[in-house]
Amino acid sequence: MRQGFPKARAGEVIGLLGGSFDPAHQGHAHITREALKRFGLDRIWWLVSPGNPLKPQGPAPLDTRMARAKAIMQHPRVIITDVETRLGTRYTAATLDQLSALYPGVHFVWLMGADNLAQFHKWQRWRDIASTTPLGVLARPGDRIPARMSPAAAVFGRARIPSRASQLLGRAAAPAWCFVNVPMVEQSSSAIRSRGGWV
Ligand SMILES: Nc1ncnc2c1ncn2[C@@H]1O[C@H](COP(=O)(O)OP(=O)(O)OP(=O)(O)O)[C@@H](O)[C@H]1O
Ligand SMILES: O=C(O)c1ccc[n+]([C@@H]2O[C@H](COP(=O)([O-])O)[C@@H](O)[C@H]2O)c1
Repeated sequence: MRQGFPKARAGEVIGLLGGSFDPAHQGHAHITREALKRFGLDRIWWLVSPGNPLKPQGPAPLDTRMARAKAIMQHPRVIITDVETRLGTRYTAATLDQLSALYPGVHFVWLMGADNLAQFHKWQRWRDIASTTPLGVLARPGDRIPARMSPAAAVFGRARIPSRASQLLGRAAAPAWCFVNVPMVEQSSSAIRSRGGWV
């Protein structure tokens, strides 16, 4: 494996939580622990993004965000990584294409908060992403209903796994997605930034 890339064995199920993490907070740590419990995952990688292609303003420097993410999330089954910067990708579809080629036999699951499912139809090649990668969606304050009513939820309605069967998601064949109504933590990076508690 190339230097700086996390290790993974064929057959492992790895959840990918992509994010700006600008900064990382307890909401991220909480959904990570819930996703490990609920979706039949072996590990989770936090993909600290070079920058969300839909956000006009760039985030804080990568090293600063990586250091904060590592301080917030310390768990034996979670890895914090800057692989998207190493791969030169910022669109999720391109990241997933490259990771699938680099890690043959590894099952990747894309994780997101409910706010991202509500916006998912604006992502580049979103139908390809949902057709090739199982999606695990976690409740977020204020976004449960918009997510379940979203264009992506409608287009892939038949591929939905009920939350009582969420453990099947990790090894499900795409398209497959599951929304879990976990206890919620009301934290966001934008609230932290607006309080001036970050770089
Ligand atoms: N409190 C939370 N509950 C559920 N999901 C969350 C929460 N905070 C972040 N997420 C999810 O984590 C992923 C990364 O989020 P991100 O780094 O953008 O943080 P954020 O708090 O949403 O940032 P911002 O407020 O700047 O939009 C996204 O899929 C997002 O939906
Ligand atoms: O690929 C896209 O078009 C796309 C559009 C918006 C967001 N994303 C990804 O979604 C993840 C969450 O982004 P953010 O900024 O809400 O933390 C992060 O990995 C982004 O790269 C991806």
